[in-house]
Formats: sequence, C-alpha cells, structure tokens
Amino acid sequence: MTAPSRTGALLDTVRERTPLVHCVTNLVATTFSANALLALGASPAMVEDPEEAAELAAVAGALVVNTGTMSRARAEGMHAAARAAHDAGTPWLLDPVAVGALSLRTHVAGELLAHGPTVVRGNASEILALAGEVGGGRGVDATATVDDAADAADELARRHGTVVAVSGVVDRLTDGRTVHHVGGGHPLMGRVTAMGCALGALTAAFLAAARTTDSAREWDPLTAAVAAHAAVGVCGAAAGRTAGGPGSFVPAWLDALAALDGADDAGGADALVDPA
Ligand SMILES: Nc1ncnc2c1ncn2[C@@H]1O[C@H](COP(=O)(O)OP(=O)(O)OP(=O)(O)O)[C@@H](O)[C@H]1O
Ligand SMILES: Cc1ncsc1CCO
Ligand SMILES: [Mg+2]
Repeated sequence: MTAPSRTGALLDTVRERTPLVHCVTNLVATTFSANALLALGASPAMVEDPEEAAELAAVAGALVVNTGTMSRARAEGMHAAARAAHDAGTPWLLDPVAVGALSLRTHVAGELLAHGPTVVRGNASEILALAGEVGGGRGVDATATVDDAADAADELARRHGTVVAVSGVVDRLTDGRTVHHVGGGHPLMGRVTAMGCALGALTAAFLAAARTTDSAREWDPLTAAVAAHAAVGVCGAAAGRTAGGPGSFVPAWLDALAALDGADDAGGADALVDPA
C-alpha cells in the first residue's frame, strides 16, 4: 500500500470531521465560498455581527476574515471574530482583499494583524500593501506578480509569525523560513470572481483539519495551506480541461472539488507542489 499523500490525508480528515468554517466574508464571495466548502466536505457558516461572530469564532474549527466588503460596522465583526479565534486558539486566515487600493480596509487589515492570523492569503498587490510596500493594486485584482511580492511575503511572515500565501499563476507560500510553490490551476480562474476568496475559505477548512488531527500536536499550518492550494490547483486544471468559458468553469470546478479522492492522491495534487 502506498502512503497517503499529504493533501489526500488532510482531505480525508476534512471529510471525516466536517469542520465548521466561520466566514466573515464579502457580498460577492459569500455563496460561492459556502458552496466551495460544502463541495469539499466542510461546513460553512457566514456570520458577521460582532456579537454572533465572537460567539461562533470561539466554537468553529477555523475562521476566515475577508476584507472584500468593508464598512466600519463590518470591521467591528471582523475584529470580534479574529479576537475570539485568537483567544480560543482557533486557526484563522486573513484575506486582505483590495488592501492597498482603499484606505479604510488598509487600516483595518493592519489592525487585524494584531490578532495573530495563522495564514495571510492574498494576491501579490495585496501582500505588498499589507507588508507596507507600494503594491499598485487598483481594485480587487493584482497588478504585481507573485515574484514581485516574494521578499515582502517572507518579511510579513517573519514579522507576524504567520504563513503568507500569495496567489497567482503559480502560488507561493512561506512561513518566513520555508518556501513552497504550487502550480496547476487555469487562466479561467482569473475570469470568475471570488476564486481567491474561495481559496481562502478552503484553506481555512484544511487548517481546521490539520489542527484537529490527533498526530498533529505540533501541527504545521504551512503544510495545511500548501495542501489546500494544491487541491484548488488540481481542481482548477481539471475544470479548465472541460469548461467552455467562465460560466461553465465554476460548476466544473465545484464538481472537481467534490470528486477529489483522498485515496487517489487527491487527483495528483501533491505533484503540483514544488515541481522540479
Ligand atoms: N493564470 C492562472 N493560471 C493558473 N492559476 C491561476 C491563474 N490565475 C489565478 N489562478 C489561481 O486562482 C486562484 C485565485 O488566485 P487569484 O490570484 O486570482 O486570487 P485573488 O486575486 O485573490 O482573487 P479574488 O480576489 O477575485 O477572489 C489561485 O488558486 C490561483 O492559483
Ligand atoms: C469583485 C469584488 N468586489 C469586492 S470583493 C470582490 C470579490 C473578489 O475579491
Ligand atoms: Mg483576493
């Protein structure tokens, strides 16, 4: 018998445990992120009021805070959820959507870093801006490349003791010491909205699974985040092979997520990690 792949093993854990993933996310990504989590085998809950968010974050398996729809009221919910997750020792992921392009969210995201995110996940422009460098982001889409953000990502990871995942044609993930690249995916992923937001939600599900694995007393968020990116990459490549365009890509990608098989090396996901 061959050893289970890292991605496959974590995928199996997600399906065994059905982790509750608390999402404080944006108006665009809400339904898509929930569907992606359900397709994977996790359980989504989209809750943002500060009172309810704090209550849920304390019992959820993982939290994602996504700044895509910002307001002062929403910022309160983001802070409350992140604080509660931090206090409960629950892994949480910050997705700093359009940080650098708009002032309020740039300020709020900077404050959220104080609650110790387990993973920060964004495109290159967002990570550059969060690290305090000029990223050049115009809106929610990146204008910088993953390579442009490499040094900023490493520095951000070290400064905040977090994993930083930068998405693009090839994703790059680091904890400030170790770097992994994840290939796969498809150009159509940039032609539908909220694909990165869904990646953040799915990464949170993998964090929850890794955190609850018995053998993972010293669990590794970098490994879990890499596995999530590989799963998304393998599904993107599969969906891209059959889709006729952005419209048919989305259901094909959701179907691919649901069809991922842990025992079958999650469709070859591990081969996408650090290809020679
Ligand atoms: N040209 C591409 N080729 C392969 N994969 C891609 C490409 N563009 C995006 N992806 C993949 O799509 C996913 C989302 O990455 P992207 O950088 O587009 O996120 P984002 O800008 O945060 O998205 P959004 O904010 O719209 O949700 C990642 O898994 C990434 O690898
Ligand atoms: C299009 C858009 N606008 C705010 S959030 C979002 C989803 C992609 O980040
Ligand atoms: Mg994004």
